[in-house]
Amino acid sequence: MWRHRPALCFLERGCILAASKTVSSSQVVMTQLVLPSHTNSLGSVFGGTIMSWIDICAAICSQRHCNKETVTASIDRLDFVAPVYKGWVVNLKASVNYTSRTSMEVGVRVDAENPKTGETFHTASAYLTFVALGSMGKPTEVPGLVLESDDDKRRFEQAKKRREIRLQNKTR
Ligand SMILES: CCCCCCCCCCCCCCCC(=O)SCCNC(=O)CCNC(=O)[C@H](O)C(C)(C)COP(=O)(O)OP(=O)(O)OC[C@H]1O[C@@H](n2cnc3c(N)ncnc32)[C@H](O)[C@@H]1OP(=O)(O)O
Repeated sequence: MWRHRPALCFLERGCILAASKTVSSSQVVMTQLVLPSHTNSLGSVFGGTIMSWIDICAAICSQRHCNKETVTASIDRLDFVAPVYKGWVVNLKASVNYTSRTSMEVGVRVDAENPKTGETFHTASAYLTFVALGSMGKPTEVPGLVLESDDDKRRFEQAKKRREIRLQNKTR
């Protein structure tokens, strides 16, 4: 089978990582219906429920990128921009923004949809770091990223800066 060479491979510290993959090859789109059990006494979704959906959506994305088990190492600041109510639909989209040796930053955008009006709006966004685990349960190398679009390149550069800040602020 003929394969064209990746347009661009961004690798950190000159490390050659095997079989770089495109951002689009691991993107995840996940849809949830807000049930009564997801809501608080105000009728809006618990923040923790949305956090759980974000974690699962991002975990699937990270595992799809590296075809290994991954664990959540950290979740950056998460702002809830607008409430989401019972009966509404929540759409989550996850993409790998950045990879380094054993870790990946995954960005998740959460949009809510009011099924009665068809109106959709941004409700939350988050950046999560996942670490791939090898057979001994230790961190193991992940494939690099092939950056195809201008958005891929912009997100990669922004994620690189966030990683530096994140590691400076790490508690241990
Ligand atoms: C096979 C396909 C199946 C597909 C099927 C799909 C099904 C999909 C099901 C969903 C499945 C749900 C999965 C949910 C995911 C959890 O809920 S996991 C549970 C919550 N998380 C945990 O329990 C993690 C606990 N922490 C740990 O195990 C360790 O601290 C870690 C994260 C593995 C790191 O270990 P460590 O010894 O500190 O490793 P170290 O070598 O120092 O660092 C390794 C990398 O981690 C980075 N790192 C370490 N700490 C941090 C931090 N705080 N912040 C950022 N980066 C960090 C380092 O920078 C380094 O990155 P690189 O420079 O190598 O890229």
